[in-house]
Amino acid sequence: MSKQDNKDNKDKLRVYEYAKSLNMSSKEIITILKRLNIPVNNHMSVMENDAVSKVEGFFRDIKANAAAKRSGSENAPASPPATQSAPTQPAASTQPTSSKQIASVSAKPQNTQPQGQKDGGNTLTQSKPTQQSQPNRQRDGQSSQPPRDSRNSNHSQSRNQDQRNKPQGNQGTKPQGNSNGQQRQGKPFQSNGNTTQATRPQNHGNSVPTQTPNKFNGNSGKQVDEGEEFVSVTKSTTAAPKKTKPTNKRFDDNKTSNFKGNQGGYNNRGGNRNNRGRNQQPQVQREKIDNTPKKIIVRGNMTVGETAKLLHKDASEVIKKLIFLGVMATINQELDLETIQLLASEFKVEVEIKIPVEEDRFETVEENDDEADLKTRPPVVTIMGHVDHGKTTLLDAIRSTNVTSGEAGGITQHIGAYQVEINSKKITFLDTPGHEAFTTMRARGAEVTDITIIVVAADDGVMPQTVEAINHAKAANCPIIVAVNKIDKPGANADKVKQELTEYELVPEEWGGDTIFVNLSAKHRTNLEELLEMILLVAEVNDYKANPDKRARGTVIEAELDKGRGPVVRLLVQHGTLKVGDAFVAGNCFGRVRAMVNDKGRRLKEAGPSTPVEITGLTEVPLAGDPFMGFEDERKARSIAERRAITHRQSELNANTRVTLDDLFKHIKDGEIKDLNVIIKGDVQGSVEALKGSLAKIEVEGVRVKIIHSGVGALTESDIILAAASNAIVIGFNVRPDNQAKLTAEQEKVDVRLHRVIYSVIEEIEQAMKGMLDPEYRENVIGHAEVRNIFKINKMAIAGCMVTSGKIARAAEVRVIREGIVIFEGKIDSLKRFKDDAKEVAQGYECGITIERFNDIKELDIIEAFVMEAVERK
Ligand SMILES: Nc1nc2c(ncn2[C@@H]2O[C@H](COP(=O)(O)OP(=O)(O)OP(=O)(O)O)[C@@H](O)[C@H]2O)c(=O)[nH]1
Repeated sequence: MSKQDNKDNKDKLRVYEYAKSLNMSSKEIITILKRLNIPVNNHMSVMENDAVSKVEGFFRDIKANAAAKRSGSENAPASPPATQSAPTQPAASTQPTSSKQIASVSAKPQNTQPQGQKDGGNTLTQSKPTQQSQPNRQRDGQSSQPPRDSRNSNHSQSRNQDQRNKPQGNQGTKPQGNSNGQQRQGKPFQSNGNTTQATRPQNHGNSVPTQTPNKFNGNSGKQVDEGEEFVSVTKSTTAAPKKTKPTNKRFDDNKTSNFKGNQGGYNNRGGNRNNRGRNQQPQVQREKIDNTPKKIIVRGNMTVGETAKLLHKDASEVIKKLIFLGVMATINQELDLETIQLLASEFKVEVEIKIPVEEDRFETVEENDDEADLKTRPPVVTIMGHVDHGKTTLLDAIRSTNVTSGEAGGITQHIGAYQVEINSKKITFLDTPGHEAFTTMRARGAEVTDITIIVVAADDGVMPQTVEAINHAKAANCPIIVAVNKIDKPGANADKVKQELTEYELVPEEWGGDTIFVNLSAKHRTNLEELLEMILLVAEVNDYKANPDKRARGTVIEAELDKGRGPVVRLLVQHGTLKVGDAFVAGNCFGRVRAMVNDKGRRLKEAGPSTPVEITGLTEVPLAGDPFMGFEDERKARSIAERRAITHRQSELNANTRVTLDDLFKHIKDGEIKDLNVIIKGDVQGSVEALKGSLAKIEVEGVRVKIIHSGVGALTESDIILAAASNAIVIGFNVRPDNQAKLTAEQEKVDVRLHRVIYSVIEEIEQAMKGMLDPEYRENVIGHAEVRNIFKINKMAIAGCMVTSGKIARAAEVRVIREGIVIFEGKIDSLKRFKDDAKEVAQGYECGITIERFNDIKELDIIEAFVMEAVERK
């Protein structure tokens, strides 16, 4: 996997790279992807070609909308320039720009002009006649222009204009002298769009606006004037003082000779003669105008009006922006967070989202960190594999690697996880081997592991739990490294292991695959370093990162009540930094970190991402897999923990949220399900394969059956936990769940379907997917009896049984289960208590049972009694 994967990863386009190529933030791209319903986790998510083209399509739509809008509402010439202005080169890099441009165009027609002029004319040196400020200016310009205009008019236009436009000194003022003046006049007040569109491209090209040159004769001073004009209309922020001069110049240059003598910056003063004191004041005003905030704090959805207020914009301006973003909204319409973010980014305003309500369910809060705040963190590794293949030995060997080379006095303690260091890089190992623990955590919503090591003994090969482990890792989307262990043993055959694993899509690199295999001996500590290096390689490729500079978040790995110290929690910090003294909530418990030690028993003051620590200071004992989060103070932590406990109790009372075949159709209809996850257990491999094949062929629009695990043998607790973690349905074909599995299935509300005929499995699932499941009758298991003795009377086998659960009823149907496999299903022939016939025998009593047409009963067989009951369909 290493090289290949490395290469593949390099070839892959990640969100942040894409965003960078577009000069946008990852957040913006993520927002857009989410709007387009393209699944995305974070900035590291890979963008498939399809996603890229959809995003590009999105930009195109925006552009099209913008063009349509413009051509609909304003002058025709507008749109073409806008489109031109959006460079048409590599789609990825140019489109967003164009979209931004387009979006901003609408809002800041005048703005663009001054920029263009600035560029061309070099006169306006102010750095940011920013887009945001423009609309304000424009607006303000309308209302407050008059003073300025009149001021201008004083010097330059005075007579000419006044004659023409007397009543509206402001409008008249600027344009008058110039033949193009009318055009200009019109624009600021009536058809902003036109101006913008026309001028936009020029700004970007850094060249002199094409429309305007005639007016101003390519003279830099004139351009500035032009800019001035717009600036004055829009009340540009920073450049006011500089602008005023050129304005005068322009008028001087172009028009009358009256004031020529006043050129060179004296014009303003000249103006004062007629309008004393006024020309200074407007300048001051201008400087104040752009009050667009740099950052806003958003605490939830807001209406357009509220958002506009927060952004210091007019609602109309915001609505206009929204239209260009493809959102038609009224002032009272509520905007969701994504739209608010998108909108704010259009105004170049940063958004910080703070949603206090969510704190109760803090594990669901997605924190989007800035790329710049993320730091590389150690990978978290879990070791899984078949019984006795050497998981514990490998964990111990790795741990002691570190102890011998490691820190002073460090004897590793068992705290659920430990860290080793190789090549100055750390790796965190979860200490509990086996996939059950791994999946139990997942079932509780904890995604802790980054990489899984599947240990396979080279002398034993792939065994059932190896396959389970692989499927558990795959279900969690964890990269897999295969450790072929015990290569020191005489019968070791690493190639055979590789060969066997190809069946499970784990193909070694040397055979053209992308899975890393390391041959090692945990016992003799051979090749351990290579394994660690491979882990680091996978970590490097996947670039695991977290933000250490925020409050801690993590997962409880283990917790127990220590007689001396009270509740002790071992947890893995996953984000932020946990410090001694921090208040926190873990599951439904709360506390304050009293003492914190690492896996070497060393006291720590703080622990960053991927660090396993043991802490004391809780009031109760949380559960493994519980989420953990630091809070400002203990009082808050306590109230959150209490509310969580209440919610937890309520949700336990509430109906099952897992998928069942009964409500599958509803989930499909609601668009919640696209893959129906299924786990199949069967009595023989042949029937499992046959079932898999048939299920794969089921075609129901929009949904497909995804078999996440299959195997031969009884249904175990591990199967149920995997189902719970993956929201899967379990199908037992001629097999039964063992007792623990049954209990867990009830607890976790996993839908377990037991069948004996392939056809009926297929039919049931297909009907469920189509919403046509006929649930009129449902099997209800009423009890179990264990066969303790066999008596033969006239060749007839009588099973001497103990009823171990429920009851056995004479009228019930029964099935005989041997080692988890159903070997017969039929009816009870006779049921006796001692010598008497019995109607039913309850739990804890002995009885004799004979079964119709079945004589092969054996000691330790289980007889399961069931009745078919009518069930009302939900
Ligand atoms: N020869 C040899 N024996 C090994 C090696 N690794 C482990 N063993 C032995 O294999 C046996 C099982 O090892 P464990 O580490 O307990 O295996 P496990 O997978 O943790 O087993 P469970 O905890 O029961 O699932 C022990 O007797 C180990 O000494 C190895 O590399 N070479």
